[in-house]
Amino acid sequence: MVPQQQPSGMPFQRYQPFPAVDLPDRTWPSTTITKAPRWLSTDLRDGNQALIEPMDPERKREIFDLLVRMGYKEIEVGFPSASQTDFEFVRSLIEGDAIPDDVQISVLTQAREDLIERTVQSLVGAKRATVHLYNATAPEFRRVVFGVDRDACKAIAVDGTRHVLKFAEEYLGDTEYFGYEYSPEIFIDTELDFALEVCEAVMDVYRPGPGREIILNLPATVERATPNVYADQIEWMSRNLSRREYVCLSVHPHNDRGTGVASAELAVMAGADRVEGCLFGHGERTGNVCLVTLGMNLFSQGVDPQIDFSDIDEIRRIVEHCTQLPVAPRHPYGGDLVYTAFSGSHQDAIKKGLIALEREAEAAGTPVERHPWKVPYLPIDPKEVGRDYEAVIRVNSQSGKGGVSYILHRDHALDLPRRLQIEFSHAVQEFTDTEGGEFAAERIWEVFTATYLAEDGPLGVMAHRSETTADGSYRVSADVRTQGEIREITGTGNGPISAFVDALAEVGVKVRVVDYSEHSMSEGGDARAAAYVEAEVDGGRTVWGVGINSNITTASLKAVCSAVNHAARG
Ligand SMILES: CC(=O)SCCNC(=O)CCNC(=O)[C@H](O)C(C)(C)COP(=O)(O)OP(=O)(O)OC[C@H]1O[C@@H](n2cnc3c(N)ncnc32)[C@H](O)[C@@H]1OP(=O)(O)O
Ligand SMILES: CC(C)C(=O)C(=O)O
Repeated sequence: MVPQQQPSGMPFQRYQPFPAVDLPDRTWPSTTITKAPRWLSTDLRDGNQALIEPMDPERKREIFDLLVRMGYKEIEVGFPSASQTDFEFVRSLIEGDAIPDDVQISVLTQAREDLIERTVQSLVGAKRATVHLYNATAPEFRRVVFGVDRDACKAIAVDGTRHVLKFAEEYLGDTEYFGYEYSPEIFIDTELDFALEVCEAVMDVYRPGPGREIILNLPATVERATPNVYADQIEWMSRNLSRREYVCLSVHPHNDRGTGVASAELAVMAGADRVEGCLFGHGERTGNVCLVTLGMNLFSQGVDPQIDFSDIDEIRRIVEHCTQLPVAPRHPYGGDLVYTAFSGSHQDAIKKGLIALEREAEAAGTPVERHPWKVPYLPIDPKEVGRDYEAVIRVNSQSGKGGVSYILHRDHALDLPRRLQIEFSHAVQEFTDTEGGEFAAERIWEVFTATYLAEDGPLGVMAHRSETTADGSYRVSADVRTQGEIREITGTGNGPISAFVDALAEVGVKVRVVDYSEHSMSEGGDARAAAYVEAEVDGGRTVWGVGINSNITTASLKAVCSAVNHAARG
């Protein structure tokens, strides 16, 4: 019988399920995202207001410049009425001519006249700027925080909009493009009909029309529902808003349930035109939605995110430096470990996938970095974000032959035969089991060298000469080092290996070759070759030997000696 789960004893009864939206003819589930939404980075505002240590002006500037370099065109740069530091930062961007002509900065304010005036004043001289006004509209906030009814709540938004327009006219005559954004904060908890009523009232004041867009931003201020509920809410708003063609419908998901990314994606499917978030999901509590994940998710579906993530480690370095918060090692696309496979079967599949990709690209005549990406376990080519395969396959006690042989192939151009891969991975496993932790590529090579390539075993080949005899067979004479002395031995066979094996009988070494393979390790005049010999030595169990040399015959004879030495070591 299946074991029965038991009641947790936790007071789950204190919480209520989030109500579903009555939208039986919803269309978002069958839509596909085919282009990037407009992005707004709120790293310098929502991200910053959630930091243990808010950014100083230098760090803010570093983030601003990073966002511009990456391609963000809408950047919320602060809450100027909150502090002199925030105000001065906005001034420094404008006065320091730091804002490219095609970047729209925006600033957030509460719907309070004095704060709005101060906010608008911070923008004097900006070529393009957006004022973003918010007030909470959800029932709990109306009741507890503001102590207002619906009409009074709507009036806060309407009056705030009027004040924005008044102060914009007063202070921003030189601004070439003035934008306005309104957020019914806690939209997710606001009754849909009321959210619509407030947005319509705000639009009645702002009067959007041709060349006069309004951004209506519908935040999941605290994520409380499954992403499909948010998508229904967005589709409902998108369908019911008047003047929709002049509305930029924006979403602002947070990640309290860990589904911020899904919420944003479903909201875009449901009609959102714009997404607000932060790099690596910084922001209040569990963070704003992560712009890196959203952008790279699009990329991985063949959609241009219109943001450059090609140096993800540099982006991460700057964000970590400025926020003083680490990016988790498994954070999508940017974490340290996300392009790394430790487990054996994953490594095996990745290795085969990479080899197949190279083969298919060659056959198609396309450079491998342009060939359609299809590699098991890796949703994108790590190289697209500046990562290398070096990090992809790493070895620990969970690893198998695939990972180990991949590293030998990658670092040393060795293509081990399958049974040698198995033999060697057991050798590595002994070390990983006893040493624990990760087994670095250098350690793998050390163990490989000690097992197969060390020249200090009981048998070594110093020189050899070979000739073909009159009957077509092969004769090899070799100077071998055995039991501390150099002996010349001679043998015949149908090739250099069998002749050498025959010769070894002279010094009492009995070898039966079971398998043999070889390959060149590089191209050109100084090319080296690797030879692999599987052999039974003195009637014992079969073991592998490896030889590497610029001369393929030398490599083969060394491989035989390697097998003998390997067997002697046991
Ligand atoms: C979800 C979000 O991220 S929203 C952005 C949140 N970010 C911030 O608040 C950071 C910046 N804010 C601040 O530094 C401060 O709030 C300041 C400086 C702007 C204002 O400070 P204070 O004047 O001391 O007000 P305080 O912060 O306590 O705000 C609460 C008051 O504003 C009112 N208020 C809060 N939000 C809003 C709003 N959006 N519109 C109008 N009034 C509001 C509250 O009802 C309360 O009024 P009361 O004092 O009459 O009860
Ligand atoms: C001001 C709004 C957009 C906000 O930050 C939120 O609701 O999370």
